[in-house]
Amino acid sequence: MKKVLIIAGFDPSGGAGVLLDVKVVRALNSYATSVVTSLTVQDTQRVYDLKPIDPHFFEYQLQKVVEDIKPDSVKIGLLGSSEIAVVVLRNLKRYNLKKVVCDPVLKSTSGFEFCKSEFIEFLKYEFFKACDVITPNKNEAEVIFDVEIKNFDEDVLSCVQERMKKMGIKSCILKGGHLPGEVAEDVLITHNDIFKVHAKKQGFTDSIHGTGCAFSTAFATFLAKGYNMYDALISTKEYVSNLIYKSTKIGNGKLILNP
Ligand SMILES: Nc1ncnc2c1ncn2[C@@H]1O[C@H](COP(=O)(O)OP(=O)(O)OP(=O)(O)O)[C@@H](O)[C@H]1O
Ligand SMILES: Cc1ncc(COP(=O)(O)O)c(N)n1
Repeated sequence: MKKVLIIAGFDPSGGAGVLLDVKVVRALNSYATSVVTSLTVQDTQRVYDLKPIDPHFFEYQLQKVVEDIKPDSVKIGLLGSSEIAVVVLRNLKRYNLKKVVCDPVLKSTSGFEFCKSEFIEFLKYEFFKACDVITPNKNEAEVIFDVEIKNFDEDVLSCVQERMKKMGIKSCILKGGHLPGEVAEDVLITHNDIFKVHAKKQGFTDSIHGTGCAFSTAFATFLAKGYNMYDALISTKEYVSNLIYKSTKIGNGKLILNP
C-alpha cells in the first residue's frame, strides 16, 4: 500500500484540510499519515481564526512519523506560520522526501488571509524550490508570479514558465476553477512543457469548498502510486470533477466534497 504524508491544517467542519485530505487518500486505496500545522476555527461558511501548532512539537511529530512510516509522496497544504514552514523545509531536506506537492494556500475561498507578506516572500523564494510541484489557483498564481491572469492564453503561460525558471520552481499546475467560462481548465507547466486538461464547469466555483485541497491530495496520491505527472493530472482531474459533481450541502454554507 502506498503512503502519503499530509502536512496541512485542521478544519473542524471537514470541508477542507487534513480531514478531507485523509478521506481522499483513503478513497484512492492508499494510506495517509498526517501532521497538523495549525488549528482553524471554521465552518462551511467561513474561516474565523487560526492558531499555529507549536513548531517544536510539530517537528517532533513530523520526525517520529517520517522515521517510522516513510512516505511515497507528500502533500503540503495550509502551513499556518512561517516558523512551521521553516521546520517543514528543513525536514523535506533532512529526510530527502520525494514527490512533494505543495498547495500554496494563501487565502480561503471565503476570504480569510492565511499568510502575511514576508511569509509569502519566504514561500516564493525559499520554500517552493524544495517542492516538485506547486498547485496555485488563479489568485495565488497572480501573487506568486506577479502576473495578471485573465485566461490561460499562450502569453500568460509562457510568462509563468519564464518566472518559474527564474525562481527555481520545478513545475506548477495552474488551477482554473476561478476563471470565467464554461470550462474548468488546469495547466501543468514544467521548464520545457505545457500540458492542459479540462472538464465542463458544474455549479459555481465560489459555492464549493475544498476543491483545491482534494486536487493536490489526489495528485500526490497518484504520484505515490507511480503515475507520471501527466497521467496523475488526467486521473486527478477526472476524480475531482466527479467529487464536485457529487458535492453536497451539509451545513449552512458552501457545498462540500465527500470522498
Ligand atoms: N465549478 C467547477 N466545475 C468543475 N470543476 C471545477 C469547478 N471549480 C473548480 N474546479 C476544478 O477543481 C479543481 C480546484 O480548482 P480551484 O481553481 O477551485 O482551486 P482552489 O481555488 O484552490 O480551490 P478551493 O475552493 O479549495 O480554494 C481544479 O481542477 C478546477 O479546475
Ligand atoms: C485547514 C484549511 N486548509 C485549507 C483551506 C482552503 O480551502 P478553501 O479555499 O476551500 O477554503 C481551508 N479553508 N482550511
